[in-house]
Amino acid sequence: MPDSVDPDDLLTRLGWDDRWAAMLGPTALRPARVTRVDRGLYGVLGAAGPDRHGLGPNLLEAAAHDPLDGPCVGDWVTLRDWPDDRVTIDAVLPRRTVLVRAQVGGTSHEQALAANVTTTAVVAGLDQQPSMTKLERLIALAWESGAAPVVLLTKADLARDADDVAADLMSVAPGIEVICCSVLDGRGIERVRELAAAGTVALVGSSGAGKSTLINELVGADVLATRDIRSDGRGRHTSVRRELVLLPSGGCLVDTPGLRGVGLSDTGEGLAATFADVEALIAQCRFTDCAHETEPDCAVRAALDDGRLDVRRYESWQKLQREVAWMARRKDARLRADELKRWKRRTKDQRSARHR
Ligand SMILES: Nc1nc2c(ncn2[C@@H]2O[C@H](COP(=O)(O)OP(=O)(O)OP(=O)(O)O)[C@@H](O)[C@H]2O)c(=O)[nH]1
Ligand SMILES: [Zn+2]
Repeated sequence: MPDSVDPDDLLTRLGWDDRWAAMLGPTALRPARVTRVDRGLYGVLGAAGPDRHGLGPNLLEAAAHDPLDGPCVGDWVTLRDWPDDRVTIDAVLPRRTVLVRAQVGGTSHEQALAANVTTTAVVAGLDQQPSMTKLERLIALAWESGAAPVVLLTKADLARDADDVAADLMSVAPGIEVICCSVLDGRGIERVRELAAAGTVALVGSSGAGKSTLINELVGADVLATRDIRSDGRGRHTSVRRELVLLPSGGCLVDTPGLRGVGLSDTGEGLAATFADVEALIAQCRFTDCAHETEPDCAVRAALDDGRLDVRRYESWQKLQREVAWMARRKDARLRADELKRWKRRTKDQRSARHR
């Protein structure tokens, strides 16, 4: 760290506040924020500057049991200094918000993409017609995180009708701020800067949406310069992708991997928030188990018929709804399998105890 940087000030700039301090309480452990996750090693930034550490024994065990319990980018963690000068990550402070994606394919385990995010920005490029259905899925993911969602329409300089697209989006994404931005003509950039200054903004969106370009624009030279200070020279010239970066103008930005297939969680909460209009209609159907097909007094069919509800939007809701239901069933199956494994292990232990 350059001499000019006050360590406490650095923690504050990273988002450390009285609530975090109260949660930590009096302790010899040092707080730091996770900036990067790299195969068992975690980049952290704390009062002592940037460093990389592994997990302590307790956390290692917890993370092996459930990956969600291991640190992710944006987490506040505590660092333990051992007598032999080793430093390990001791614990993850309870997350205020967390952006989770269900693993697509394979197991039904979930993956934490970013924690303690204040705003989740769903990013799509205006170099092509944005897919509303894809955006709805990402907005649902954003709602689930607990952080306020916004939509960032990048490359606005390439679309003559940028404001029309934004207006369309606002009509299907009730209550969500839509920001048109461009690194070429500069529009919208200040608004993103403002959102970041209020905490931590996570960018989610598919590959090529313009996330790294936007980050580079906002990061400027200052932060890149602080990355060069490491005595061993590592971290120099590495890209800032998939990392939490401090903005010179205040606050943090988190890049997430290009999300091609994002699974929603099985709670359906994000979905309900994204499709509040559909949910409101469903509540008006005469039957609580209405399938919205041929039932009498179906509010959904009525709205589809008179155009109050867009067919595409309804179909998008149906598709995501089925997916969430499937996730829930799959998770149930996994929990049952886990339970069975534990039970078998227990009976085996009991049996070998009896034979001793
Ligand atoms: N015209 C224009 N092009 C842009 C703008 N922002 C980004 N681009 C271009 O869009 C392309 C993709 O941008 P990236 O920033 O690499 O996209 P990304 O979302 O980080 O993609 P991944 O790294 O694959 O996740 C690049 O060729 C950028 O130059 C913009 O505001 N205007
Ligand atoms: Zn109905």
